[in-house]
Amino acid sequence: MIKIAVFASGTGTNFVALAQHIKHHRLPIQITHLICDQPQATVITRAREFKVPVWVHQLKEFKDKTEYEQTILQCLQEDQVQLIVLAGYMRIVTNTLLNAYPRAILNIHPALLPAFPGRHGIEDALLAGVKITGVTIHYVDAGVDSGPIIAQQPVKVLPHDDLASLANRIHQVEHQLYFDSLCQVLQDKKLLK
Ligand SMILES: Nc1nc2c(c(=O)[nH]1)N[C@@H](CN(C=O)c1ccc(C(=O)N[C@@H](CCC(=O)O)C(=O)O)cc1)CN2
Ligand SMILES: NCC(=O)N[C@@H]1O[C@H](COP(=O)([O-])[O-])[C@@H](O)[C@H]1O
Repeated sequence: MIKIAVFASGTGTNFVALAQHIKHHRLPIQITHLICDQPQATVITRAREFKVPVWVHQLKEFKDKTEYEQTILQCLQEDQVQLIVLAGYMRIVTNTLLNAYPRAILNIHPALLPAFPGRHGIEDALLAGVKITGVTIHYVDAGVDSGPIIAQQPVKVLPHDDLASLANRIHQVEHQLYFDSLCQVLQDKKLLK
């Protein structure tokens, strides 16, 4: 069984899509924990619906981010987690986790990196007036949205688009691309046939 942990801070549609795909395809992948830094996030409810154990703690409960990530790391190591999947996790991952999981932390970003990095990729693309934006899956490194790109898929920006309509089309792409990219990474690592 391949063990992964999903980190999320918000709604959780990418968590749900990954959990549904794994279940539907009957893949030997276990989401051992949902790691969340926001006690009110709806992703927590989504995880409980899939019977995925939830670790939810705010950064301010810890002395600093190092202690916060050391506590998370202990949980992941007890679960023998092999891969970390960030799915709308709004914290910068530091060397505590990066060093423990070299080239084994994935992130999804709602823009075609290196364009529009940061927390507001969709809004920034809309405001910039680009005709094409998209989705990026990348390895996480010490920079922000600067890690090696694994996959990208373009999404057209339509003349009548507002934030909601563009975000909806981007999310639809995300929900398939992340699963396909996860499978590709696990195959490249010879963890999945
Ligand atoms: N080391 C990395 N960590 C994370 C990355 C990354 O590429 N490298 N990607 C992010 C996701 N993300 C955009 O894709 C992103 C999330 C959050 C922020 C940010 O600035 N957040 C807060 C709080 C920062 C903190 O306390 O850690 C802020 O506004 O200051 C920027 C980009 C996930 N992590
Ligand atoms: N900078 C990272 C970033 O903006 N990530 C984005 O957060 C959303 C999470 O949605 P979800 O909670 O419904 O999966 C997704 O659109 C993801 O691309």
